[in-house]
Amino acid sequence: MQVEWQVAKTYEDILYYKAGGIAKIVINRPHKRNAFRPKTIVELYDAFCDVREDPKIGVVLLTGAGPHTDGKYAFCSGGDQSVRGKAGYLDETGVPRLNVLDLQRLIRSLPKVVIALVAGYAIGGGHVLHLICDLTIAAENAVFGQTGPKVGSFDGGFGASYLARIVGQKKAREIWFLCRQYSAAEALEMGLVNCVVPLEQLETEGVTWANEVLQKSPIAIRCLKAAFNADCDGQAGLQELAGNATLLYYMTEEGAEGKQAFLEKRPPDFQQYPWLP
Ligand SMILES: CC(C)(COP(=O)(O)OP(=O)(O)OC[C@H]1O[C@@H](n2cnc3c(N)ncnc32)[C@H](O)[C@@H]1OP(=O)(O)O)[C@@H](O)C(=O)NCCC(=O)NCCSC(=O)c1cc(O)c2ccccc2c1O
Repeated sequence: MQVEWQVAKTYEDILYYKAGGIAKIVINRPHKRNAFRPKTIVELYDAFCDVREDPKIGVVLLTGAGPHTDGKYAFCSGGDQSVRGKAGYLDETGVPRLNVLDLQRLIRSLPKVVIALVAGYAIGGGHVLHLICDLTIAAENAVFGQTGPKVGSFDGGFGASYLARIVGQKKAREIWFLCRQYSAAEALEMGLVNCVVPLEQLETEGVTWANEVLQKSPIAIRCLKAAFNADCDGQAGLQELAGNATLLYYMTEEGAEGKQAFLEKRPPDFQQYPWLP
């Protein structure tokens, strides 16, 4: 399926396109296996905010640019170790940041479907990024793994606990404690990805899945995403789910009556609305 991607905004470290109801965000640092620096995350955050605000967009494809000149592919290899300082990854002004955590929360709470398209390495913080996405489609050459304990880091948030929800406690501990790399087939076997396709079909498959989602009810999808999140996200998850309930309530005549009565300086008349079983 050929898609006519239109550039949505120009950045330094990422590419951002839209076509129909789909957005495509590409981490574009192939010389670093698409490792992210603070600037990359600021740009990703900005693009995801744009997606959130665009009512025409229902699905985001998140992927990595490639191949690099050596022929290798990467989704993302995590934090750029060359700018890692004493308290995080240094931005252009020298301030240390772990701002990928902000991006993780934004992707998770985005009321739209995010699909990771993984070709090559999804390693370290890059592995956590695909994990956070709602769905993952892997190319046959995809390689998954955590490196934290090998490179002096760890993601004890979603990177550990949500991973365990997906692959189980034993497997999650193996992934973090041994820092091995896993093939696309192994990732499929452990439920870490939704499907595996030949590399040349990766984007087409992503677009097919996106178009299938786009045929569905936006409110049903956003409430389901919030409900899946609420299972793991504590008070923040409840806030997200309850926010959707409020949104739906505002859309009813019953909800609007309260506001209207206030504006008209009269008592509200809720008598016409039933106490349903
Ligand atoms: C990804 C690899 C397994 C690929 O191996 P390969 O042999 O194919 O390639 P090279 O190793 O030769 O890499 C080519 C080229 O890219 C550079 N590069 C690759 N990854 C990175 C990186 N992460 N940072 C900087 N540069 C990178 C590499 O140096 C080469 O450059 P040359 O100039 O020499 O050509 C392998 O590359 C690999 O294992 N990479 C490191 C993966 C890694 O350890 N990532 C960091 C984990 S920690 C993390 O991501 C992290 C980030 C956060 O923001 C957090 C926030 C909060 C909590 C935790 C966090 C966290 O853990």
